[in-house]
Parts: sequence; C-alpha cells; structure tokens
Amino acid sequence: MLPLLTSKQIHEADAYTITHEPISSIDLMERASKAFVGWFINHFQDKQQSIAVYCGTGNNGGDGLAIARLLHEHGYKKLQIKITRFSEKASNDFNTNLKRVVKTNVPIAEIQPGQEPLKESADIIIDAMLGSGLNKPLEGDYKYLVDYLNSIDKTVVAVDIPTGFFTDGEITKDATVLKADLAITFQQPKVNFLLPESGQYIGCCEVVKIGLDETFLNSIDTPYFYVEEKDIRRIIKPRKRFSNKGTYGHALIVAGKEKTMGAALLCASACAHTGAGLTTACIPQSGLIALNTSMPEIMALLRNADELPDIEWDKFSTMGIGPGLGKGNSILKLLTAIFENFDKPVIIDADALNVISDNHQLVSKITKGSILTPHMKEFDRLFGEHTSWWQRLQTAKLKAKELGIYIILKNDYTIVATPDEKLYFNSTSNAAMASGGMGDVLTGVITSLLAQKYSPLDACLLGVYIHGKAGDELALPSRLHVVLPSRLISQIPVTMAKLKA
Ligand SMILES: NC(=O)C1=CN([C@@H]2O[C@H](COP(=O)(O)OP(=O)(O)OC[C@H]3O[C@@H](n4cnc5c(N)ncnc54)[C@H](OP(=O)(O)O)[C@@H]3O)[C@@H](O)[C@H]2O)[C@@H](O)CC1
Ligand SMILES: Nc1ncnc2c1ncn2[C@@H]1O[C@H](COP(=O)(O)OP(=O)(O)O)[C@@H](O)[C@H]1O
Ligand SMILES: [K+]
Repeated sequence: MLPLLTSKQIHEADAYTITHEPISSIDLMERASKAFVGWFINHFQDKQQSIAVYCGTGNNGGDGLAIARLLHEHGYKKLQIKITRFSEKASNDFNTNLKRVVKTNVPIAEIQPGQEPLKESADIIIDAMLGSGLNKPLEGDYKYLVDYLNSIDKTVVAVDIPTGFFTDGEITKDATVLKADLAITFQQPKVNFLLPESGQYIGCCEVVKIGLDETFLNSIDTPYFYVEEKDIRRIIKPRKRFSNKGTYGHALIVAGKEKTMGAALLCASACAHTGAGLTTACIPQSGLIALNTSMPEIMALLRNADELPDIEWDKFSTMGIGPGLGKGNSILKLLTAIFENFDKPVIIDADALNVISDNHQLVSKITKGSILTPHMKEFDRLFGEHTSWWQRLQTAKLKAKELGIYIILKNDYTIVATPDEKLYFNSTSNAAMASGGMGDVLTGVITSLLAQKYSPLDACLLGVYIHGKAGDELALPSRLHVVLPSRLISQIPVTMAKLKA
C-alpha cells in the first residue's frame, strides 16, 4: 500500500532522506532531474524540437535548470531557459544549478515582474516554475504568464507538479494552473492528481522514483493510500483442493424489475464468475425466463410487489442489493426487512441507495460492516450536495466511521472509505468502462467476495481492483474504445487467475 502524502509531508520525507541516507540536497535534486530526463528522452526523442524550460527561483526551478543542462548533454539542440524572477528570493540549489547551466551556453532569458511575457514559439514547454512549494493561488505576474502560456496551446510537460496546482486540499473552480499534457511527478502520485477535477489540468501523469527513504514514507501518518498489484496479490486467496461449492458461500442478489432485469442479470453473472459457490437472484416473475435462459447456473427466488419474498435468512452468506431494483414502498419494506432480519454485512448499490436517500431513517439501520457503492450522484443524494471531490473524500471518511460501514465512491480512481478513517485509491480501470451496467458488475463482484469470506475491507479492495483490471486487460492492449459489462464479466476469472499466478 503506497501511503499518499501531502506537500508538507513530502518536504519532510525530502529532509529526512537528505539527513539519513545521507545525500546532499543538490545531489537529491540531480537525482530527481535525472529521473525526469530519463522519462522525457524516451518519449520525446526528436532532438530537433525546440524546448523552452520555464524555471522559478525555488527548488522546482532548480530542477528545471538541472533538466536543461542534462537535456543539453543528451544532445537536445534547441533549448532555451526562461527564469521567472518574480521574487527576490532564490533557493541555494537553484543558484548552484544556475552556475552549472551557465557553462553549457544554453540561452537564458529572465522575465522581470511587470514585464510582458516573452513571445513563446518553442514546440515544447517544460514547466519548472512552481512545484510542491505553492502556498497561495496564482495571481499577478505568475497568473498573467500562465494565462498567456495556456492561450498558445503548446505541449507542456510539468516537472513534479503543474504550476498553480495544489496537490492536496480543495481544487477551486477558478484556479489558474499551467495545463500540462504530461506531469512527471516525483516519488508518488499526489492525492489531487487522482480526483476528477485534475482532468482539466493534467492530461496524464507519470511517477518517477527519486529514492526518498521508503521506511520513512511508510511511517508517515496519512489517511490516503494507493493500492498496487502487490497488495492485491497478498489479499487474493487460491481455490483449494477438496473445496466444494459450500466452501465459497451462497450469495443472494436482490435486484431487477421488469424493465431493468439486465442489471440483475449482470450483477448475478458477475457474482458467479467471481467464484461464489452458489448464487441466487431475487427477481420478479417477469425476469425468470431471462434468468433461466441466460444463466442456468443461477437460482431464482421470486418476489412480487405486494408481499415480502420468503427469504430464508440463514441460508445466505451475504446479499448484493439494488441494481435495477426500482424504488417505492415495496422496496422500502424489503430493505427494512433485510436490515432487521439479516445480521451479516451486505452490499448496497443503485436503487437501494436511492431508497435510503429518500428514507433517511434507514441510514442508521444499515448493518455494520456493510458496503455502499455509490457513484458521485448517489453519494450526494445520500450525504448532501458537494461542490468538490476533496469535500466528498472528507464526508466519505466521516460517514464510514460514524456508520461503521465501507463506502466505495466510484470514479476513475475509485475510492474506498473505511470505518477506521482511511481512504484507499484504486489504480486500475479506464474510460472504456464508462458504460451502463458496469457498476452492477462491480456490485456482483464484491458480493461474491464477501460470500467467499473475504473481510469487508479485502472484498472492497480486491473487488474494485479486479473489476478495473479486467477492464484494463480488455481495453488497453488494443486500445478498445468501449468495453461492455457482459464482456468484462467473462474476463474476471482470467484476471483472477493471473493475480494468483
Ligand atoms: N522530495 C521531493 O519531492 C523533491 C523535490 N524537489 C523539487 O522541489 C520542489 C519544491 O521546491 P520548493 O519547496 O523550493 O518550492 P517551489 O515549488 O519551487 O516554490 C518556491 C517558492 O515559490 C513561492 N510561491 C509559492 N506559491 C506562490 C505563488 N502562488 N505565487 C508566487 N510565488 C509563490 C514561494 O515563495 P514565498 O511565497 O514563500 O515567498 C516558494 O518558496 C518540488 O516540486 C520538486 O520540483 C527536488 O528537487 C528534490 C526532491
Ligand atoms: N472513466 C472511467 N474510468 C475508469 N472507470 C470508470 C470510468 N467510468 C466508469 N468507470 C467504472 O465503471 C463503473 C460505473 O458504475 P456506475 O456509474 O454505477 O454504472 P451503472 O450504474 O451503469 O452500473 C464504476 O465502477 C466506475 O469506477
Ligand atoms: K512545475
């Protein structure tokens, strides 16, 4: 699990590494700059392209100067450096790197406060003006320059962090940020890179390791974690010899109504494909033929609008409730009955979440350890309108603790909030998965894992990861535009096998 740090904590890790490795700060800057250049030269191989390196006068600018020198040494011919002398202060490492780069004869221009930006004609802009030292929104000279650079629509590669972008805290709607096609960031992704609001500022992000002290990084107290494949490999369990269907639990999928039976079918199918020993779908009579013809493996428990279905509570290991279920009084009664009679954690999604939003007294009745899987709109219906994802993170953390539940906030980097106030960011999935029914599949996957006796936390982390990974395996190699949920379902056993290999 990679702990994600705030800017302040990254500065602490920086200082710790300098003292304890030990390494001088100028050498650490050189290491970071080399890591940047290593990635850059692999991806921008045309050495005839013109490159302008914009440098502030802090350490981000110091990196920029070192990067310009290293690119010069690698044979990049058309380099120029532009220093923003907007402050009288300059860091020691900036000054050292300035002395070093002067010897290369790469042309250097300085932009003074109040000066019109120099007309920029370079093909590529390397942004090394401000990084993790940003301490206020851009205004004045920086804002003017960044607005100009944004207006000329060049390829921008940010060093560590785009100028003007706060790595933690709320991203305000009117922020001025130098939009980066690519951010090559040091050591680890920054929390705000993983939130949807960053999409308009950062085209894509690459993380390059710079050798900060790993033991120290892992010891820092943070609620934010990034889930990697090695974490998932530790969680996923093998199918054992002599096991039988009873070993892997019996899941009940409570879903579907006449015109949204597809949601129930997707959810139940995903549940079976993820390995539940038995799957039963609690559906209306109108869906029975569809269920029996499309998935003979799955059993049916019929329900009608007028009375509660006859659920044998002890029979089921867990329940996944909500996809295509519909709303209204009968569903309210059904949910209430489940919360009153079934004492194991359940998974609550889609319409079931909306019924809870409309009947807020149900929130406190949700069985402890249960898992809610809202997308952004369902989340806001449940817990109130939010104007930013940072706010949503804080609410998810608070509510997961208060209610003793797990909240899976679905997104590009889906977030799992836990009762012990941690937030885990998933690292798989892609935009080809933005297709109706994909959330129903996720609910089936997680229900299946809970039925197989994974703890709620492991079921959340593993389920979200597998779901996204199956989508990645299908979409990324051939750059598929779209992956349909039913296709993703058939990939799940393959994905799980690879993770266990
Ligand atoms: N561990 C790592 O990851 C490593 C990090 N390294 C690099 O160091 C970078 C961080 O460097 P840094 O701390 O010197 O901060 P940086 O971003 O250059 O800002 C400098 C000054 O800008 C100013 N300023 C702030 N906001 C402003 C505003 N809105 N408008 C105008 N001015 C503003 C502010 O001055 P002040 O406001 O205090 O006068 C501040 O002191 C990091 O991103 C990475 O590139 C590597 O070299 C080595 C390992
Ligand atoms: N752009 C995207 N990048 C990554 N994952 C995505 C993207 N769009 C959707 N997904 C994933 O697909 C699922 C969509 O869930 P949801 O919105 O509930 O769909 P539905 O209600 O249609 O079943 C979520 O797991 C989400 O993480
Ligand atoms: K920068």
